[in-house]
Amino acid sequence: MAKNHVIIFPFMAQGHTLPLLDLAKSLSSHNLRVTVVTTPSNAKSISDSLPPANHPNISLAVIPFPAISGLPEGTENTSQLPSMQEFLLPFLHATKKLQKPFERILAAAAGSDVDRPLCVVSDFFLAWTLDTCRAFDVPRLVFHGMSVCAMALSKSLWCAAPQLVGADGSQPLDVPNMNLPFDLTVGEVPWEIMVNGIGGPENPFVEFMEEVGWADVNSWGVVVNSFEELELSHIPALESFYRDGARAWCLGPLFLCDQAQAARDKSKEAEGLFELSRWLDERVVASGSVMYVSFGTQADVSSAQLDELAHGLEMSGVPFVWVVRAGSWSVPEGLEERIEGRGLILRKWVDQRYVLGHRAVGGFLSHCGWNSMLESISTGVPILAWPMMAEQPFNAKLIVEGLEAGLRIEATGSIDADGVVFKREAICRGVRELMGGAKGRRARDRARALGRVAHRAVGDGGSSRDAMTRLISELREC
Ligand SMILES: O=c1ccn([C@@H]2O[C@H](COP(=O)(O)OP(=O)(O)O[C@H]3O[C@H](CO)[C@@H](O)[C@H](O)[C@H]3O)[C@@H](O)[C@H]2O)c(=O)[nH]1
Repeated sequence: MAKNHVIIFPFMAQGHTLPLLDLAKSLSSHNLRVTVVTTPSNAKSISDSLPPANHPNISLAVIPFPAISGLPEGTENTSQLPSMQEFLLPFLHATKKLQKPFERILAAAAGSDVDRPLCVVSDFFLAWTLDTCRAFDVPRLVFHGMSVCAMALSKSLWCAAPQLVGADGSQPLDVPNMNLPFDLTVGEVPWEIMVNGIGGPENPFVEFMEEVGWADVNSWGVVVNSFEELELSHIPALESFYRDGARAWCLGPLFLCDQAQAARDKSKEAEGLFELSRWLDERVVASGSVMYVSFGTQADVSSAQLDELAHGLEMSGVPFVWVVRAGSWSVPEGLEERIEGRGLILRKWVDQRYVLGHRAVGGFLSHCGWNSMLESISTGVPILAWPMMAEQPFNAKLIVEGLEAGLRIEATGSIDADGVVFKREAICRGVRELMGGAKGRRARDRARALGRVAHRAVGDGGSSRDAMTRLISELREC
């Protein structure tokens, strides 16, 4: 009997979970049944974005999140961590305790004639899922959420980090096997990679990442939320890290894979979007005149930097929608009145894809998380890049220098004592250039061209659609 069941296990962080829910929808549109494994407090938002009436092929398996010392009680998602720096590692360790209940789910499915899984797709942080999959002879596909380029580069530089410690920051980097579309210096390698040199093998974060890395490269394959036309030249470099000929499967942009279904899901959310959509509609004097500002779900930005940003946006004179996460920050006095009718500051979750797809929106000031990059170029919106952590500096370089679909804010030097990297004047200049300057116009044209390619990739005969068909058939044969 043909295997028709896929088990997906996302890591509990929105930036990691959302693309895997899109993968679930895409698999379901290929007539596969999907089980998404999650924990109680994450289950609500997952089932809200996969309304059962619209997604009868997708179900949830809910397992309890372990209570461990060192983590605030009730924490089940990284968005609930008071500080990523302090609590991410204990959170990552807590997820290892999900192994036993996951084993029970896999045992039940693997022992059944109708439910035997074609594969498990699990986040790279959930390294221990590889052992469980091997125990039940089910292929594990790993998912990172990053681009092919950033993944290959991160793996290469992780190995090189011990030799880079102490090197001059301005030293150019030559990355073996990669034909990078941008220049890179030692000083631009993110801390999350350099820690492998600075911290040494005994550092607890390095130890954890080594475990994750081993399980990653020993997986059956890697699912990538990207499309071949964007990253074909980096695929061999990425695949060279994997064992036994494991392949990288570019199946994205995953959120575009089931547009008809997305539109039906959206109608459910329409009430929540009513205010925002009215505000945006009123701003369509000239299409593409509004700047959207958001820094994803993880970044911690200092209050002083948020003040600079608020003043920079005000000074620019450009209409904007800004989604702010920092609960403790207050808008500088009098600013909200001064920007009334021109700037909208929101302190809640908004559907970013909806905002980027609205014709009033013409630019995105972003931290360069990979989901945001894909969503922006897929909707033809150019990016003003403000990378903050993890692989975001690589994404910024790829988008700005490699693909020329964005611009950068001029850095005024290093971070000051208040955590300010960008001053209001530089932010204002960047916003004005992206929204009205010649460089901004060129970036917009490039973003629109890339958006057309992204849509073709997931359409009939497109590279991502074909890759999905091949992946399913190869999994059925193994
Ligand atoms: O109010 C909000 C805030 C976020 N989003 C969505 O949340 C996701 C955010 O993802 P991303 O832009 O990738 O940012 P992060 O949440 O910061 O992502 C983490 O995960 C990414 C994928 O691995 C990495 O590229 C980043 O560096 C890492 O910080 C996107 O789909 C957004 O559309 C909303 O819809 N509404």
